[in-house]
Amino acid sequence: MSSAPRAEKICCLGAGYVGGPTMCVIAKNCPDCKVTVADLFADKIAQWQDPDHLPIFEPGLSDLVRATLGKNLFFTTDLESAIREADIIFVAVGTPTKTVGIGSGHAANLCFLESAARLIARVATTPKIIVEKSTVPVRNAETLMRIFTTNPDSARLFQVVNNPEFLAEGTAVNDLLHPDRVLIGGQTTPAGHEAVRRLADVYAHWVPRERIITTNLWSSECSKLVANAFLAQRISSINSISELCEATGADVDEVARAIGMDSRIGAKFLKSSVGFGGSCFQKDILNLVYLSQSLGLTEVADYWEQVITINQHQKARFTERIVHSMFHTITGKKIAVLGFAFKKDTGDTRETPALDVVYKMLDEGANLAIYDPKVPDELMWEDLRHGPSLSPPARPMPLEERISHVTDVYQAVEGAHAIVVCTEWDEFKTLDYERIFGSMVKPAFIFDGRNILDHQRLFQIGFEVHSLGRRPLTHFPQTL
Ligand SMILES: NC(=O)C1=CN([C@@H]2O[C@H](COP(=O)(O)OP(=O)(O)OC[C@H]3O[C@@H](n4cnc5c(N)ncnc54)[C@H](O)[C@@H]3O)[C@@H](O)[C@H]2O)C=CC1
Ligand SMILES: O=C(O)[C@H]1O[C@H](OP(=O)(O)OP(=O)(O)OC[C@H]2O[C@@H](n3ccc(=O)[nH]c3=O)[C@H](O)[C@@H]2O)[C@H](O)[C@@H](O)[C@@H]1O
Repeated sequence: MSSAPRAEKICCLGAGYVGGPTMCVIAKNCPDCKVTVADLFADKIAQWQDPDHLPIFEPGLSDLVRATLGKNLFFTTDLESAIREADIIFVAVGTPTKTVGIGSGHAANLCFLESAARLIARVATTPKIIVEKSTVPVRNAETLMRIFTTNPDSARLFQVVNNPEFLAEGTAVNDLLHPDRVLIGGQTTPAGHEAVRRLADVYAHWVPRERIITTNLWSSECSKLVANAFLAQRISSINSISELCEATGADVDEVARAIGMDSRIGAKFLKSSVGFGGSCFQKDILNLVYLSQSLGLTEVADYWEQVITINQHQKARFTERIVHSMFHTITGKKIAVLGFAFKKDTGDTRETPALDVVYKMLDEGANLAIYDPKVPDELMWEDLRHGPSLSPPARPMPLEERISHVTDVYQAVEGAHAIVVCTEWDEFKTLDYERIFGSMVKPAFIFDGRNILDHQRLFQIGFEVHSLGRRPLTHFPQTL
């Protein structure tokens, strides 16, 4: 007979997009476990204590916090106590791309991870399972183990396991509640197997056992990078085909539908777009490229680098098309940018393709009104000041003179020459486009960077309609 699962004391270092929602879901499903989330930033921790003003927007998240906060879910800045008390410590700190020094522009910055590990090594006095939740280079667990073994007295206290996170923003709660799989990698020793089993027991509170897969450490670390690389590769593949479709008269959505019905290819992640964004796809591929280069695997590195090259190209060519279609100049023209988040249902803007599009249009002299239902004002301006990460501005831009951030979509489009859709928010599909057309300068252009709108209808209203992977719908005679 199997024994009842242990009432584990769980702590998570890092109260961000991964640490916060993951711990909420564990707390909800494991009422016998005490879950404490610790972060360095007091403001962020204070926000997590208020379900109505959480630091991140995720559908369903505030209800989860409301149901568990103060019962078995706690947020704190007291990292040391949280570590001391825990049996299982998740480390979910950021691993962003390095911006300076060796490997700058490609390698992952592991300083947050190392400092979390050093703190654990310094304060822990009882046995701990350390869970690498952050996305890391392959063999990173070796570094953690070295940090933990610097003090031979405490070395035996620690078991490191890798448990990558596969949630996507905007659907984080659902992804955590119903994951395709949970992956746990551990050392192939009796103690390693025991650590993996204990973490699997936590997930087994709500995830079917057959979906919890276990493996060795390096395969687990590698699988996370590869999963993101394959997903991003599909988007770059379909985006490259969108250009071919525009040149030939084929329709990229029709092509995606036709190939996606082949069960070997599958229908998901074949939506052509202005380019993928988000904090991870670019970072993790760059990390994979760097790792491959470091190992002398030049062809492997070059292969994966192309995924980024196509993504950059897609963002650039989308904006070039805006300029060329609008009589080769957008200088002094008002353009309404609809959507600034990197995808719908999130307020996150990390690596958002909208920023590249905005910057290119600023370069061309346009005046921009930006509307997004969830991106906070200060975050948008901070992004605008920094510019796109892979092509930062060479000179300061007169941002405040040329950009307005508006909270009413109809105000954004009033007097505009063009609408540029950068994020696939559902609300953009149901706007009053007759009213919008009436308030715009003619000819009124729409550039749908997400292929979400009803293009035929917009054309009938009178718009010049440009989408991805299709010929434009234009009222101009073709043979002038
Ligand atoms: N955002 C996402 O959707 C996903 C992210 N990941 C990976 O998860 C990791 C975390 O990503 P996010 O949650 O998006 O990052 P984030 O930036 O939202 O959160 C990281 C948090 O860690 C905190 N932190 C930094 N050093 C710390 C320390 N020593 N002790 C305690 N807290 C510390 C920061 O203050 C921050 O609040 C990254 O490696 C990322 O690649 C994996 C899957 C999905
Ligand atoms: O490691 C991570 O951070 C996460 O990265 C992605 O999740 P996320 O970036 O939150 O969101 P996605 O839904 O993957 O979208 C990423 C970008 O690709 C774009 N996209 C997505 C799908 C598609 O068909 N076309 C497309 O352009 C989205 O608009 C968005 O800009 C992965 O989907 C998660 O499994 C992974 O855990």
